Amino acid sequence: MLTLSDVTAGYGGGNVLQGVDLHCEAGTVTCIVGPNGAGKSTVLRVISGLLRCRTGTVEMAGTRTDNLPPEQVLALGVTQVPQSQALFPGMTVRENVLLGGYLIRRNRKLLASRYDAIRERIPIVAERAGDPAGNLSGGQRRMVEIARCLMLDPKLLLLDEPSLGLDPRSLAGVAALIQSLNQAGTTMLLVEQNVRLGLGLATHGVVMEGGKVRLTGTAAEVRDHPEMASLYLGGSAPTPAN
Ligand SMILES: Nc1ncnc2c1ncn2[C@@H]1O[C@H](COP(=O)(O)OP(=O)(O)OP(=O)(O)O)[C@@H](O)[C@H]1O
Repeated sequence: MLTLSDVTAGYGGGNVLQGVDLHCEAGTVTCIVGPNGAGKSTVLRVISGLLRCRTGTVEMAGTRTDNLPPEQVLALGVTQVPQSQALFPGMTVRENVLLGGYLIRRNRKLLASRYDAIRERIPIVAERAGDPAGNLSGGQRRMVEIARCLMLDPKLLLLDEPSLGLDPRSLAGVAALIQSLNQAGTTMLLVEQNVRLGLGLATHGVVMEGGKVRLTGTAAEVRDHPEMASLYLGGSAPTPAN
């Protein structure tokens, strides 16, 4: 579904990504882990078209996307849940979710049926529809951010650090939502600092370091790889999620 081939990209003089190859099959959840500054978020920016790659290619379901502006990448079905707080706090939950359907705003029937399906799937959207998003807890906000991205029925959902700033209970809710979306067929690529959580949720893992991919495999292969301890975790291998 998604293939990055030999991608280099950066922000100023130097390259942050230095020849990244990455592949995600339809129906999988791929988690990118790696130390701070490894280039994980930069990979997501390149895929969503927010940052142009300098060399290499990005292909989504057979279409080259590396030369497309972000709105065209979005129209091809790639949506991103950003790392930082992305909701408009003064707008209601319903309004925030509906904003995600901006590209289909003229098709009112489709907009309504997508919104109804999301309300069924993510109860907080129904329960707090009329409340300002600013009144929600961190975990509830993350759910609504994901809900908003679902309005375009994405082929590929990108999530940048879905666990960031969440307490354990909220984390469990967001993790369950990610798993249920995958069971329903959504392909996902996520970046996670929380290695245990990320690889626990994922079917496949990618370890990045210094702008390069160091390891790839199934999530279990990556988690149990002997290099993981020395490469990333300061000497102790991650244990399976509880
Ligand atoms: N907008 C930007 N302008 C300039 N440099 C940037 C920008 N965003 C990121 N960088 C730099 O690019 C490098 C990789 O950043 P990136 O955010 O991709 O890393 P990361 O692996 O996601 O780590 P983190 O978890 O810390 O975000 C870092 O050295 C960072 O300082």
